Amino acid sequence: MLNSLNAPQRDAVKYLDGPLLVLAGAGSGKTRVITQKISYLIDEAGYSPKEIAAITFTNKAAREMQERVGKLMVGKNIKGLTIATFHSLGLQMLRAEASLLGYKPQFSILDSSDSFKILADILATTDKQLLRKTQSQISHWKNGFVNPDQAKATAEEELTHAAAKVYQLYQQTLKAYQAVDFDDLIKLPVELFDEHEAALNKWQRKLQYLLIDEYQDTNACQYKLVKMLTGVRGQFTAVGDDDQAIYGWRGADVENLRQLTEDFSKLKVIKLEQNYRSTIRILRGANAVIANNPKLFEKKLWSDLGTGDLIQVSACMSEEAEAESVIMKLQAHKFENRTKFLDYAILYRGNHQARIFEQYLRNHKIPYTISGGQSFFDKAEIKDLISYLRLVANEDDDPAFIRAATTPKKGIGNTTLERLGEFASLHKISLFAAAFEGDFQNDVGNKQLEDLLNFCTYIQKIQECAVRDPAGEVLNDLLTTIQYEAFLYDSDEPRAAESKWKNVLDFIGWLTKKGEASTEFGNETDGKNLLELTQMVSLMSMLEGREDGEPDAVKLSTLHAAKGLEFGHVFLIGVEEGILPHRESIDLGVTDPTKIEEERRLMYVGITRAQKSLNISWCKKRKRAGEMQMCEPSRFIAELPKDDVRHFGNPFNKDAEASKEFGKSKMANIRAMLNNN
Ligand SMILES: Nc1ncnc2c1ncn2[C@@H]1O[C@H](COP(=O)(O)OP(=O)(O)OP(=O)(O)O)[C@@H](O)[C@H]1O
Ligand SMILES: [Mg+2]
Repeated sequence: MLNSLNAPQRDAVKYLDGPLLVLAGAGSGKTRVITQKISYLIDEAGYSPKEIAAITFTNKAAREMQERVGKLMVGKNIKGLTIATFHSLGLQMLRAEASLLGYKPQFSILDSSDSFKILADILATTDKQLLRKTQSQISHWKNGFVNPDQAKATAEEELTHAAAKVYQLYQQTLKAYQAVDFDDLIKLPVELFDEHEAALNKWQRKLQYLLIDEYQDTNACQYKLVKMLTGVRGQFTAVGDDDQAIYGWRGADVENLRQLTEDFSKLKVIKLEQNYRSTIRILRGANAVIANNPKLFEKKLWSDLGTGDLIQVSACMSEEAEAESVIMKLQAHKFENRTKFLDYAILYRGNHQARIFEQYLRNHKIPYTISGGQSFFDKAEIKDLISYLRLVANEDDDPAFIRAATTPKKGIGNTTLERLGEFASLHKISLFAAAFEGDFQNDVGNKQLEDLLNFCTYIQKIQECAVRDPAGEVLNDLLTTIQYEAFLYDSDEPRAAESKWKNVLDFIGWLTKKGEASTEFGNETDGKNLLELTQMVSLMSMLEGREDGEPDAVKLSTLHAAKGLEFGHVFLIGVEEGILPHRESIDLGVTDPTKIEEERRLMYVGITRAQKSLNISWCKKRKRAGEMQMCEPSRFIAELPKDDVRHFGNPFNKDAEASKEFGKSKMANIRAMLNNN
């Protein structure tokens, strides 16, 4: 098995004498070391699968690793093996130990839009910019393992101090809701282990060996968790590349790499130097760009996959021209090389850049998948509606209870919910059940109780209707009663509200159509179908975004989401000043050069995704805020080695138009070819 590894990779897999850091550039087989090591630990080193946890950066990476390990260990028992993100590992721990922190095991997890709403309530504002700023400040504190008191104590500016106060209220609200947010999934386990040694010992015994991929992007809180779990034994393997640290803006700190060497005096460092992914030219391009950043660690990277094609850099007249040219090149390349669509990726800095490419891909009937796009079921208005359905189906669903009880507002305030939450967790019952308990009822004001009971009895009423009446009728009645349309128009600009309302109607249309379809099959009443449908919808919303099997489609992805992946042929688009590097980092870069450095690492990540060919493009003109503006090529383009690059539509000489004409005739040829095929 170890034959498929080179010598240092093999050393890394076999090393079990203490903490290990594999520090190496892109495509050098770091992730491969992790998968092979999992199988080595089980097969050769006598670990039981349930004693091992491998931590990846995204759910997708976790799924991919599960697949790879599954293939390596066919026919063997790997039950209990944990391959997860930091967040899902944290969730697992929190579920098991919730009571120690005063939570019930079925606590709810709020997503970013839920916590946005809570903040809007606390701050009593609709100022989105302020809310976003506060949200990211709180997230920053949490990721840095700073609690509200510490935040208050260290805040120097008045604004930060105000945010710290909001942070405190926010935490109290979450606790009252028996809910945690995304950052809590890491922060709370650390707090738990800080306070409860027995729990820590239990998890240390349970997880005997830890493997961590993409270590450069861990934040302070995640690092603390690793340190706690591995304890003095320090049995772990971390792999990472400081040149690919691209989550500084989210609180990740590449200093954690250096910190490892200080915190673990016995840390062994293994470097990998051979790149198995890219051609020599692509690698030279990547190395040349990243050489402009100050070095944290000395690294070398070489490849013997041949010189390969020149890196192509195209200057395009406009976004439309860029999209057209990328798609023409892609089709021609695919035709000539007999490749598949899934061999191609179009990568970009920001999500908004995808839109025009989606249009052109659709026009040309080219299949594509897009990463990180928002799923229909993730939209706030759909989640609102689903929360009612979930509550109707199962009144003990507390997260649904909270969402439905507070959206739209029905006079049920935080204090009431807080009391309800406390009472429910004390008596280990659901929020819904707690509302009907005499002891709780005696404890709240008459008006508050009335509003709460109105809501609960209304839910009971729909529960009855749902068994009796047609699904469509029940839903329409629900929307009217809660005045959802008016709520949308009250809380948003008319255009946004209109499109949200349309989504709601689409959703109901879709649901009731399904409902009718299923009555044809069974003899159930329509009402019963609503409950069935609700379960189906909840399941769908959980499954959405799962990519089962790899369809033959061009991949559209942000650079951030493309981390760790590889593609035969990569188109890096919109490589302009103001996009990559991002405008904000250019502005801040005047005083803080690390901002530009992070953008450069992003460029490095982009280049190193490519195996065989790399096309970089930029636009000379681009519409911004409705106005046409002139653009400059990214400074990173100039950093590419001259000998490895071929420029098209050269911005520095005037025959760009001629090359465009040339492009047109070539396109016509290709179209003819494709049509004949
Ligand atoms: N010893 C090896 N022999 C052949 N192929 C290898 C070897 N090691 C790694 N590879 C292949 O090289 C490619 C890159 O490997 P991998 O994704 O593990 O690199 P990485 O260091 O994790 O990259 P990144 O920094 O982008 O995450 C993969 O296709 C992998 O299968
Ligand atoms: Mg990797």
